[in-house]
Amino acid sequence: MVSPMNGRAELRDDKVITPFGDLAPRPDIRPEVLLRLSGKLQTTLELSQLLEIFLEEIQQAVLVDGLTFHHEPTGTTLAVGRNSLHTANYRLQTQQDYMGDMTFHRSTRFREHELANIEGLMTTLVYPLRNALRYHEALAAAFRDPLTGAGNRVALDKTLAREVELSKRHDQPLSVLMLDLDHFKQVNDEFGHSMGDKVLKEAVKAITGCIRQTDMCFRYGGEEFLIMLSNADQSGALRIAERVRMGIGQLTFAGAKHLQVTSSIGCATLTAADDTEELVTRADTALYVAKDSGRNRVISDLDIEYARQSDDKAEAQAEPQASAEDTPPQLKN
Ligand SMILES: Nc1nc2c(ncn2[C@@H]2O[C@H](COP(=O)(O)OP(=O)(O)OP(=O)(O)O)[C@@H](O)[C@H]2O)c(=O)[nH]1
Repeated sequence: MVSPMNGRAELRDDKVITPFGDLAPRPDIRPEVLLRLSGKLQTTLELSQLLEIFLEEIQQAVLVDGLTFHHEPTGTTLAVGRNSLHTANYRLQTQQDYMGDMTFHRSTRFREHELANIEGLMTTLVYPLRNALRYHEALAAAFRDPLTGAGNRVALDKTLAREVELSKRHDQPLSVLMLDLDHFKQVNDEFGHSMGDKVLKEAVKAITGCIRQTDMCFRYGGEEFLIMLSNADQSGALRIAERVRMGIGQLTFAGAKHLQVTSSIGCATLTAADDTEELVTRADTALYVAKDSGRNRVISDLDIEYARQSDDKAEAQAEPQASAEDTPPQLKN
């Protein structure tokens, strides 16, 4: 069903136009146009491509500057063409599925017969759009950890490699945080495995609440997460890490009043010499140091580097100096 949000018209997915009054304009589109459009829409499962094809085709029948598609359940918003002052909004729905909201834009007001044509053309979009949404969802699920909704290792490998490359090419900073929940085994042991699962889910919510939309959280292992911070240098990354650590520390759980969760975080920032593996290894080493030095803290790879340098310096200073006593006695002849 294609129904305008303003309630002026209704077009059902069985392609029968529900009369909205005898005087209401009917679509004035030749069947071969609908057939061609329908054929073209079946050539792709890519949402953005589908919308591009649709806009291109309807522009031949109605003057439209652009369209925006929004699908709440998957958080998808896509815009094609130009945004303009006047809009016509539609909700796309079959009897089983809600398929999103579509907004058409243009600089002048839409007239009734134009809306009728848009609605007529939209009937061809319903099923290709549903297929594209299902494809989009299946694709997204393949890259997501089913328990927490964080990205999985497959997604991490793909995304991080791309981000490292982009960061180097555009000379922009990139940091990663390796986060591990502290004493998580005890959470399972004392509060049960399903509470453990709940903690993992809430931890991911807390993490995503502390980072930008362009940043990403991946489940690295059981209770270990990698957070990728695009465009964040070392000081920015440390600030975010501290925020994440605090956010997790403030979590409360109904039915487990005394449960308090803390996390240890290792932070590393990409250097010119790094590849993906080196960056992750440095964050992992920093995490190990955070665990080793008491947990519930953030340690950066540079802290480790400074500590190493000052150890070297101290060692060098402690090396025995050659003194008169050290010089072997000279033999007199
Ligand atoms: N509930 C739940 N537990 C998990 C999941 N994945 C891993 N775990 C548990 O996480 C625990 C991790 O324990 P350890 O590796 O000993 O680490 P820890 O207890 O957090 O100790 P530290 O990391 O040293 O602070 C194990 O008991 C795993 O069974 C999961 O998906 N759900």
